[in-house]
Amino acid sequence: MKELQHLNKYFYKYRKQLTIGIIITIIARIFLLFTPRLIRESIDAVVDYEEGIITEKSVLKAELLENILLIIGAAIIAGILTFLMRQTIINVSRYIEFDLKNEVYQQYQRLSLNFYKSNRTGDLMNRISEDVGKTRMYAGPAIMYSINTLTLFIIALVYMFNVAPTLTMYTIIPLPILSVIIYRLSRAIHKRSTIVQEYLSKLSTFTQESFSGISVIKAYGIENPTNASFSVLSNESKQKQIDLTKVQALFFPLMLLLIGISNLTVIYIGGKQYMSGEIASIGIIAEFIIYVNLLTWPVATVGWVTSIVKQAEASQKRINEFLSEEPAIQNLNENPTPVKGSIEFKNVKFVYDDTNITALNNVSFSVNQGETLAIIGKTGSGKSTILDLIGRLYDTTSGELLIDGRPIKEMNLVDLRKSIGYVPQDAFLFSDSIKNNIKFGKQKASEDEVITAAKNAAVHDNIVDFAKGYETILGERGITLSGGQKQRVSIARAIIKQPQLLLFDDCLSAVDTETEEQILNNLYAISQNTTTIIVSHRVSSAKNADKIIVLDEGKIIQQGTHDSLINIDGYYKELYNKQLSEKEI
Ligand SMILES: Nc1ncnc2c1ncn2[C@@H]1O[C@H](COP(=O)(O)OP(=O)(O)OP(=O)(O)O)[C@@H](O)[C@H]1O
Repeated sequence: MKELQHLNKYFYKYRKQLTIGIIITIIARIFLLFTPRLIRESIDAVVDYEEGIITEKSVLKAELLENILLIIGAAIIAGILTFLMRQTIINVSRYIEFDLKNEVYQQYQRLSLNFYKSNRTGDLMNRISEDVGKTRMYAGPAIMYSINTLTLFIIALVYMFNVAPTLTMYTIIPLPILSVIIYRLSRAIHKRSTIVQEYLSKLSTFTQESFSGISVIKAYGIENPTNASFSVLSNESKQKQIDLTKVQALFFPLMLLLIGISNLTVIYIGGKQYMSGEIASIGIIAEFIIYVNLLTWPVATVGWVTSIVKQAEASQKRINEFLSEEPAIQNLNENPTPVKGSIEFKNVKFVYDDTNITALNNVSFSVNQGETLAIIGKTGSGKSTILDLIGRLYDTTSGELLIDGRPIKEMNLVDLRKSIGYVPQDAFLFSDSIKNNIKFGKQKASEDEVITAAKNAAVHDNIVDFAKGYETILGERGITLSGGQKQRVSIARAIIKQPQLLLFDDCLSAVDTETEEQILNNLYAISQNTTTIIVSHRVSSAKNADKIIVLDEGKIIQQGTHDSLINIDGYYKELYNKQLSEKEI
């Protein structure tokens, strides 16, 4: 139960609704328990009439009518109160579920990239959906059924002991056995349904992957083998479902068996006691049969509730693990530190924790505010890592990274990120309109600003060619942009922000050199005061930069301007000559 204590703050938050819910539950049970007594009184009245104790038929009729009306009244009130009980307690569990989901989601947003790399997306999704769902079962149904059972049991036992103590003892003996059996059954059901869930997620991962890779499947003509793999998986899944249904099917017959045994006990023992005069009337037997039926379900829920609480605890433990995680990158300065735009790397070394790869080694360079730096190098040479360090997605392993002459860790993290317009290597666009995708960089941007940004990114003409223009929806529900179009929308998103630092991670690779030139010229015009870093494999992207650095295996092997570098033997000159000759071809 220790893990579930995390939810206490929410119980406290909703204490008013919970208290009302508990009071309603207790009153509802009191009304429900009027019925057995009224039935006993009605049967006894009939017996009294038969035996001549009541002589007038009209008296019997009046008493029966009164009891019937009372039973109907009690049932209606108990029904209304039960409805209100669910409306309060179950609603509270939904509020708690909502709060907990938000708490987990906000924590996910706080956590750094490292966290996402060391945890699988499926796991993140599961904790926010399935685990929170299981925890809700504790916050709502488990609490509601526990209060229900407890009140029903206490009130019924008081009534029953008052009427026939020995018969009560015999009646309640099978109930704990029932509870244990249901607990075991619930555990078995849980085990099997976990396996079923695993198979369902395997199936959905498989189908999702085959839909995403449908063009590869078709191009290679491997529809049949894919179908066969799907069949195998879905067959296994079906078998697991059947296994689950088998134990689930045991639930109700078992309940009926135990209710039957309890009923027989009441009739047998009650009958004997009536004959020996231990109980006053035959109506008591009827009353007890109703008690047994009323008590069986709540007692069965004790087993069920125990298993719910156990599952909720396991789920909450998994949720707490993530909630207690501290972001690797912390904002160490709450005071504003507006960024002007100069960057300096001093002997920077960076090693990726998970792979132990030294991505940067002894890297030193500087860029002044408003300058453009181009980074050239083979794949895996550490270019993207430099951009990640500037955005403080990671902290350097050693050496110093200064922004405006100040260690990056001393900059306010929010101000730093606000000052950056980043275009990643793989342009990521949301399933939303093109306009909103561009406005993502500046939520309050006007229509004109969006258009200007798109023009500067040389994508405006493509956008207006779509029937719905800027309102065109992208992604699964909409159209698919070409690689180059995606990159340019992504560039528009970065420049609309008018950031102090523009970081382009090889984001012109899918556009032709002419468009590249156009974008770079536009950039030059609009970003006079913006420090720009362009990572690229192409000399054409780098040639106009104020400074160029060439990386190889995490080290700077060349540094200078285009004009100086093409005159020195080395990687840059080779690349230049190679790309020049490709152009001529
Ligand atoms: N998230 C990561 N976790 C672990 N290792 C990484 C990670 N990202 C990159 N690396 C490793 O660090 C090295 C530098 O990678 P980086 O992405 O900075 O290179 P790059 O020059 O940008 O390459 P490319 O031109 O292919 O994008 C590579 O060896 C890569 O395998």
